[in-house]
Amino acid sequence: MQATPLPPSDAAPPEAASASAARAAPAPGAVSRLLALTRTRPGPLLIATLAGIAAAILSLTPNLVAYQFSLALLHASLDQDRLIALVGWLIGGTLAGRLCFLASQVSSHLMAADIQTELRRQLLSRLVNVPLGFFQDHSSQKIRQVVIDDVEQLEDGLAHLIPELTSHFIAPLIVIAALFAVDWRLSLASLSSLVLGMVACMLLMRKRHDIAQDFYLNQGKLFKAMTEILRTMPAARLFNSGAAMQDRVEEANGDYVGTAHRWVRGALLPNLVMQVLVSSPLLLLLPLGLWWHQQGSLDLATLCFFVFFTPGLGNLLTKLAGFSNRFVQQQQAFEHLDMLLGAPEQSEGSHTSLPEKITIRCEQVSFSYHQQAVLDNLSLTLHPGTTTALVGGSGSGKSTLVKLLLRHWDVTSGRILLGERPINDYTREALRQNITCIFQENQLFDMSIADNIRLGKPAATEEEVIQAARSAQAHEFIMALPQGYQTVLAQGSTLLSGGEQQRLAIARAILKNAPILLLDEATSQADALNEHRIQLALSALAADKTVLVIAHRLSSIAHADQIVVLEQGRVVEQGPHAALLQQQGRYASLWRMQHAHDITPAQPTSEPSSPALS
Ligand SMILES: Nc1ncnc2c1ncn2[C@@H]1O[C@H](COP(=O)(O)OP(=O)(O)OP(=O)(O)O)[C@@H](O)[C@H]1O
Repeated sequence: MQATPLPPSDAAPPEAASASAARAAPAPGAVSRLLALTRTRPGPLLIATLAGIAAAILSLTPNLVAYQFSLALLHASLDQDRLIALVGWLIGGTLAGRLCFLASQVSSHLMAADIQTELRRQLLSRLVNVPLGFFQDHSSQKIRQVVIDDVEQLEDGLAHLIPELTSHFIAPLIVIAALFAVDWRLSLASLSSLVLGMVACMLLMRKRHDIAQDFYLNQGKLFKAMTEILRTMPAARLFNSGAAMQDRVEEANGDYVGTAHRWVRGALLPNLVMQVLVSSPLLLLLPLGLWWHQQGSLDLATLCFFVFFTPGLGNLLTKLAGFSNRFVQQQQAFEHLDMLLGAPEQSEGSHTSLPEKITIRCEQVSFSYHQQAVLDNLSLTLHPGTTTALVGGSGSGKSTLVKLLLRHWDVTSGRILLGERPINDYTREALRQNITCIFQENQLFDMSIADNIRLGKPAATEEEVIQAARSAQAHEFIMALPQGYQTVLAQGSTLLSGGEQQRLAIARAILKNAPILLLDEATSQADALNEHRIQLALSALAADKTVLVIAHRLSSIAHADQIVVLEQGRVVEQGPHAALLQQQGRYASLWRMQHAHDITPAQPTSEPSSPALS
């Protein structure tokens, strides 16, 4: 007989899944949501449930055969034919039960796989339409956990819990009805201990819901601490803080083991009650039955019927007790799915073509990350064929402006115009085709170097790829690799230095040749010699384009057509280098600070003239 459930022994659930365990709603939420998912596939669910009910009833075959056997003994009619018939019933009933169980499982698993596939499709289509900034708020690990682990978690609910819950609920009802049809007094006697046991067990298990949540919460913390120690291992060793990290894991481990022990201890009493009352329904039934038999109001055959069937009924009922904990996990999985499915989608315009030469106008643009204001009433015009440099302290909002131009987010107020139209009027594809952005961080994919560059222009010939790589000063180091342009850049590979990775991204941008060029610290990792050469390549690329450059090193942007100084999301100064120096304001003091140690008087670098790069 199945006892009350103990903590699962499997691996830790997703970090996010467990972290919010404390907020998990009671199981009925999960039941109705699982049922809602199955609504699109009523056929397989019906087959799974009916076959499950049949399997549950047929699981009582041994009880029935034992009853018939005892009757034959009682009436001294156990001849060879009867014995063979009983064995036949036993084998046939058991086989039929297993077949029904298999049919139920096959149907429910096929249904679950279909629903999971559909759900993943929905999640991916949602991910395609959320603003790109969503991926900054939610780590790829967290998103992966939802799309893979949480959807996988629902398999238990769809393929097992829903059909089994129904069959383990309906089958006992049918058996109870049969018992009452035979003798209501014995039925009450059998059921009273079962009902008493179930109620006592439920009362004792009330607090176990909290323990289960604590268990998953601590399991999540342990998982998080382990992930963190693995992620930060190199830095932790460098700063000799490995021991502190280990202490944190030890602490999380202690909490986890503590709750696991608490769970096991808490399960002891309900188990005991279950064993005594639910598993021993004969305690009341037998004395009462024998007494009624002696009184002459009950025949022995009926008593035998109850003696053999009541334990089977207890078996069916106690299986239900094991479901509550699994529904808690289902509820958690749904909460995480809601995080993705409830993410607002970004609207998309219908215009597919941008003008050849694009003026970008930011009109009174304000933007907040959640509640934190980052850009404040910013107005700015970027003309085609010119370079605008954004400078300012860390956190002043430079990268945020670039991200608004890429529609990672939409402005909170004001508007951004590309040509005469608001940026939101264009399709995402049109924006992708017309804007190239090079960030500071690695933007390479798990494919060959040639294919990485070719992302800029999928139809590019081999010569064009090589030419772009030459312009980006990448050809030499590519050729030095054993497989040259066919070298595959595995994810997380340390094959290329930061500067080399940036040069590949620049080669891709050169190949793409889009009319808008956004450079966010694009050459920050290049060495002096390569930076100079790349600047020359980008200068050629920038001709006739609308260019926005973010730079920390002012000497590299001093030749920009206009320099915009941002402070706390506001434009505080704007103009060409010389004019800004003359103003003796914020830019001039930044310039002086950066050139305080120069021997020669501060001068902008002599080349290139455009664009100015970081
Ligand atoms: N995804 C985000 N969610 C919440 N706040 C953010 C997010 N990205 C940036 N911020 C905050 O917005 C402000 C502006 O950030 P932004 O990256 O635009 O500054 P920046 O001028 O480019 O800085 P840096 O020169 O250091 O790169 C900062 O306070 C930053 O913490």
